[in-house]
Amino acid sequence: MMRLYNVQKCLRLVNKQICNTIIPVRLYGSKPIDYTEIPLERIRNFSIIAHVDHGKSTLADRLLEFTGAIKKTSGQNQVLDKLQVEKERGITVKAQSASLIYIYQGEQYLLNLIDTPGHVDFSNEVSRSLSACQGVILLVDANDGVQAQTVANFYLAFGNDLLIIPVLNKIDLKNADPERVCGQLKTLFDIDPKDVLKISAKQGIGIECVLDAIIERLPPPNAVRGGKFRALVFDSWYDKYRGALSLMYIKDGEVRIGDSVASCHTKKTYEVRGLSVLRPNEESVDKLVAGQIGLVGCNMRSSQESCIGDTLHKTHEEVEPLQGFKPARPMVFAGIYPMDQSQHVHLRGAIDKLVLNDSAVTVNIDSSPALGQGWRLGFLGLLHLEVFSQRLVQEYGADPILTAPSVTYKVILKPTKKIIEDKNDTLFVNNPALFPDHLQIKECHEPMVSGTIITPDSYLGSIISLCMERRGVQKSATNIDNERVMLVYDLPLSEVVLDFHDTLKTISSGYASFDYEDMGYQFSSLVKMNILLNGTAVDELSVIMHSSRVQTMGRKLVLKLRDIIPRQMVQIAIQATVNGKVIARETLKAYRKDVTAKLYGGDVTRRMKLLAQQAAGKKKMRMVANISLPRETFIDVLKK
Ligand SMILES: Nc1nc2c(ncn2[C@@H]2O[C@H](COP(=O)(O)OP(=O)(O)OP(=O)(O)O)[C@@H](O)[C@H]2O)c(=O)[nH]1
Repeated sequence: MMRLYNVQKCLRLVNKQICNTIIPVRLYGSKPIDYTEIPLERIRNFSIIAHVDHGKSTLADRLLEFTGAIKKTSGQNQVLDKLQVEKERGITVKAQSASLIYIYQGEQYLLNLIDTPGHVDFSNEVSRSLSACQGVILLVDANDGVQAQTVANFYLAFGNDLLIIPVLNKIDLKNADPERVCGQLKTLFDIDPKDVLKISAKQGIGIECVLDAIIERLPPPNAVRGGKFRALVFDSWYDKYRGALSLMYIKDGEVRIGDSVASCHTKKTYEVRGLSVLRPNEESVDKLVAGQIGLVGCNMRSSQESCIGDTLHKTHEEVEPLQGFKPARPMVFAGIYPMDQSQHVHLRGAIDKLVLNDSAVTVNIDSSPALGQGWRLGFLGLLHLEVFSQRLVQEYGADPILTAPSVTYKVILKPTKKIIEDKNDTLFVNNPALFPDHLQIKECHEPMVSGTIITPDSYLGSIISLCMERRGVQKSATNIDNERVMLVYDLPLSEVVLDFHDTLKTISSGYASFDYEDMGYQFSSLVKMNILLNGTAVDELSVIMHSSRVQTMGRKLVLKLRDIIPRQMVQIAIQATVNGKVIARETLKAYRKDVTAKLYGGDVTRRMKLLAQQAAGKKKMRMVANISLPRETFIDVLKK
């Protein structure tokens, strides 16, 4: 009955066309609120999950405005997207939280909202956020309908036993077709159309129904106020003055400033220096109690100290650690090096701090003869890698070099005396330079994913060709309504990480959506292609690939290198080899460059200046096999 009432109430609001009216702003900022006074039954922790661009951040803005956490803004959007990269790219990459106060039937409720990213590369942010929630708003664009990420997010929430409030957004759009999308929700997830709320986040239609549904349909947190203090750390970031700050969900008990707390993971103890709730800006409090989400600062100095998924407890109390979450498994690896070795320390500091805020990134020390000392970082996807490097530049002023992204291959070695003794014949290789010689290899396996594509049927032909070209195997094709099809393909991860998503968007004019999940390893015929310059192999330029790609890739690589390596005093033979056999070859002719040749007479200082510029340029070069390679060569080749 209650659900029906909600739908009807929503529709009534729409019918009255309140779209152009101003949302009532309920400001509670004037009187300080004691959050600890709010009983558990009147707390709701929820998250908004959706496909990318379906309007999560816009809905979060409206909820903040409606509950008076922020003033109604004229056009200023995405209050929770705080990072510069989020604003520039218009996407959410970090989950953010906000505590809202909402008056429902005369009672004060505390709603803790966690805004999550929609892009597939940041799905670990979604799953972490869900661990602090009891329910989710599953937002679907009423025009685009169900997309690949909607399916993935639904199953993520469903698998975590969370209650789901289905909400159709953008009903104000001319082409919105709520009935069709409700039909899709019914076909795919068996969601009763009666339970679906219909809103426009942009125009503020139906926002109150969403808030009411959160209170009516979601349960309060399953927490114990009087128990021993236990809190789950589900996010952390670095503050210049206060060190690592941890965002935590207080499962049981309470914590006050001055308390001594310990980490179940590192066993270290800390004094609580500061506590705050996010509204969405920090608001200091003296104490946090079970059911709440809040920020704790206890002078943690390094990224290793604040572990996502860790349980904090009071030092003198013994507690059972809360269930953490599966650590995200990096899918794409790339080497990262300072532009100049003098910047090594600065880059190390920047990576350390950023990793604290992005726990999905893995860091290992690496070195290369051409690029010097650096690190090998693991990311969840290519966008994740791009965003990470953009944040390094924007937030920490670092200017690193990134090498080609690669995935982790599994190599089974032929038995030798040592291997039999060690009882370990398996190698995991994500750096082509470390790929063993073909004579030592028994067999190779590559990581596979199960990819879901949702597309209008008019693009089906070209999408199927793309998947076949990328060595995909079709598993199923389901009609989700009269025009849309859901395809499921098994695909090698290496074929997906680079540009699959972009190509898919291009061939489907942006209408197809894609999501993938890990499927483990599968046998594959892999080889390492070496690049030789005048007979010397350059490790940084080697690539691991499927044997069917050898001819085309070999040709492409040597041609590209011929174009980007500057001519030198000697002739250079550029060769691509596989298992000792030359696959492709190009020759770069010798050339002597005199930068001052064109200067006749004139001021001697001009001549000196040009020679100095040339010398500075040479410094940036790397000597490989007596050939100077500019650093850019490595990056340009690897960019594809
Ligand atoms: N017409 C219309 N546009 C909307 C509505 N809600 C959001 N939008 C627009 O949709 C676009 C995407 O909105 P966001 O709120 O950034 O979407 P998001 O889901 O948070 O995106 P990510 O954070 O990148 O996953 C923006 O241009 C919004 O202005 C709506 O109700 N109606």
